Amino acid sequence: MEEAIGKANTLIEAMGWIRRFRGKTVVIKLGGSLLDDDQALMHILLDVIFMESVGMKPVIVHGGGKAINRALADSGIEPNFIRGRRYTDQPTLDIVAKVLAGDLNVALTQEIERLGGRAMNLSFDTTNVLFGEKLPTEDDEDLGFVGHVTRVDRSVIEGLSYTDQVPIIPSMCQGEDGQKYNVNADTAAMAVAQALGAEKLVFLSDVNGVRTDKDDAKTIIHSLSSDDARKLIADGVIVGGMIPKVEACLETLGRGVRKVHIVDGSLRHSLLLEIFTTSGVGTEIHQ
Ligand SMILES: Nc1ncnc2c1ncn2[C@@H]1O[C@H](COP(=O)(O)OP(=O)(O)O)[C@@H](O)[C@H]1O
Ligand SMILES: CC(=O)N[C@@H](CCC(=O)OP(=O)(O)O)C(=O)O
Repeated sequence: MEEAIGKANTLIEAMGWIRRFRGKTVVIKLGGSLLDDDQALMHILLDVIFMESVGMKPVIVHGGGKAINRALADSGIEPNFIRGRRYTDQPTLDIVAKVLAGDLNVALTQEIERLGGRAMNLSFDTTNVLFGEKLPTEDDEDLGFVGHVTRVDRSVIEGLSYTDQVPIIPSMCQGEDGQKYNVNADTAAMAVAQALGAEKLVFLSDVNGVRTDKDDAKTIIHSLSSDDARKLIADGVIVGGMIPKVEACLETLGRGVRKVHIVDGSLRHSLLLEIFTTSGVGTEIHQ
């Protein structure tokens, strides 16, 4: 009986948060090693289904860099990254499209349905919602078919909430001429969050947040101002894959998204804890 009362109390405690976020859009970026961890992924998707069930509007934008690397290796192609972005020639683009817009996009949609939720994959193969162009680069550095998002089809994404479906969007875009481009998944999530005026953008990563010592989880910074985040990049405290993530956070905050979080997706229910508790579990970046 005590246990049942405890559970009821938890539901009542959550009521305030659920009311506050009902009808609000939360964009969730999934990528990195999380997509390789079946257990972690299942719990993240259960959290997403819960969010949808209590009236929030979760939208998933996913990458899949590790799966792309494996598929390239199978074809004998060496991955080549230039300042965090993959050099993408035609054979690489074909593989990226198969892995992101095909395999992973379908697998995520099917897993949500298997877990009892509803989802819709929004890729070139079904309904493309991300439009863009070749990413302009400095120093005449050519990245091949790497693009950035210039337009998001909001109406298709928003329309899915009427049928209780979670939109699943791969990090690729299409030019107005039909050309496909490979897009860094952090920046794709940023573009979607901006276009939808999302209440929150959550980057689920394989670290617990931004740290003052990148190899020590205890040095996590729970709340970080935009100015301090810029300083940490300049001082070399934030490096590697964390740079595009934090830069995407900063750009998003400047354009109407209210809060951005970097959270460890492998921690059970980290997504719900970040949204439904006061202190949260990751790093919150604010203006
Ligand atoms: N200051 C920092 N705090 C936390 N992680 C950092 C920091 N600087 C660099 N990193 C690195 O950034 C990585 C996360 O970026 P990335 O691998 O691109 O994530 P994902 O693939 O999940 O998008 C971490 O695994 C960590 O090694
Ligand atoms: C242009 C570019 O670099 N695109 C990325 C897209 C996938 C991605 O970003 O996936 P993660 O979030 O798992 O790292 C790539 O080809 O790896």
